[in-house]
Amino acid sequence: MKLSFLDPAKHQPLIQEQKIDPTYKELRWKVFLGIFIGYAGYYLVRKNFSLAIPNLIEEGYSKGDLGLALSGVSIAYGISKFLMGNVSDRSDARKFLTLGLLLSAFTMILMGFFPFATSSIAIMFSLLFLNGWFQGMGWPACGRVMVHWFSKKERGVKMSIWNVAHNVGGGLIGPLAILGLAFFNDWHSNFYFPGFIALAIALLAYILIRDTPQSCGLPPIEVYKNEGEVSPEAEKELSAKRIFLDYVLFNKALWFIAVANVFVYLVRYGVLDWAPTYLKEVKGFSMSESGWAYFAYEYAGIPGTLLCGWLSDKVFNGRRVPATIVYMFFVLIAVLVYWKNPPGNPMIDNISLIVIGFLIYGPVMLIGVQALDLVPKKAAGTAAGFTGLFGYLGGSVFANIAIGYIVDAWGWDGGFYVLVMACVLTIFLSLLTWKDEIKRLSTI
Ligand SMILES: O=P(O)(O)OC[C@H](O)CO
Repeated sequence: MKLSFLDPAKHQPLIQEQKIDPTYKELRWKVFLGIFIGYAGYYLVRKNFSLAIPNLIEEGYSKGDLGLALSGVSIAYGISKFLMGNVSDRSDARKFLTLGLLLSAFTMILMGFFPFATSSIAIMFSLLFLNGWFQGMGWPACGRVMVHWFSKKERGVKMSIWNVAHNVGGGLIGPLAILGLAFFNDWHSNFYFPGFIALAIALLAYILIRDTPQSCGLPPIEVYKNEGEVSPEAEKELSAKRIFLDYVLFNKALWFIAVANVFVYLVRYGVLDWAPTYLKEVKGFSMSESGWAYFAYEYAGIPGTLLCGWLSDKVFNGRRVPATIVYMFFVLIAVLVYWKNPPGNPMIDNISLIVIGFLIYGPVMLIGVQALDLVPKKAAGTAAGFTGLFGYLGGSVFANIAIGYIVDAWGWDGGFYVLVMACVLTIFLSLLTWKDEIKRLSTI
């Protein structure tokens, strides 16, 4: 699939030598801000359905049915992050990111304004599936901007800062729901209010983002950062088939991290999505206490991710695997504490949840970075999408559906055995890419 109006921006003749540095500096700030605000905007219209669930329950829907509708987002997002990631590799990131956000925002506005949109589970599933599909246009476009404007050696730190955009966007949904209700006195504002804000963000992202340095008359990032010459071949846009066959399908390390991503996402969503139920049923938390624990989990991810990116770039010299392993080891310890802590010690439950939130987003981010590192720039979106496909279709859907059945059958111990195994398997699969990473970095 290829849409010509989305074609990568054309390369321009080099600007004057003395203007290169100031222009690069200014544009790097702008494009970074553009993808940060843009991706936070994507999360505003990805996660907001959950907040409308209590009102939909009052309209007569069951939790199970609404959970099914909600899974439409994860299923479509996983497939789309991969397929649209491939389209994104052959598209202008500025237009691609904006278009996806506009379409996603319009879907949410439609869900808020037209009663038929919430009149049955099938319609909600279809619209949320569509929304998940448009959502898949966000990450790959950000990845394309990242690999073209920031060099490999600075990517750990830059990606970790960018990565907190999704915590910022995800965390803002709650306050926006409160504000929307105050402004409009209508629970449907959970759909259209973030939708309107996302429209404004899409415009801002379009103003700030530029596809590649070469489309602004600048040299490639590797030349600007003195990280080696770039052959004209490396700057050619690739066909979908070449990207997939030459760089993805037979890329062993990429397969290892994609499968590792199943287990990382299983922990990310397995802990997050089930925290309110587990804390209420086993530890006796009230709904508002669980809500605060949930909020803390999400926001603890921000410093944890930043530290992880810094560790990877500065302490491990650009290596991703050691940082992932260290973080997952401590996630494992925190999961054990969260599991084994007897009821009646809420402080320990809260601390262990905060520690898991602090730690889990580091590996989530680093697997994305590793995917970008493992392929040429022109295949970045497809590679990241490939890991996302496994993370969402494997980890997230399993966390939503299978953990529920496992807990029903074997109690919470069964669910925790799954989470512990997921931590161990992430460490094991990461270890399988240890040598490959050392070899690859020695060639830079
Ligand atoms: O789960 P995703 O696809 O929204 O990605 C979240 C983080 O940005 C991964 O690095």
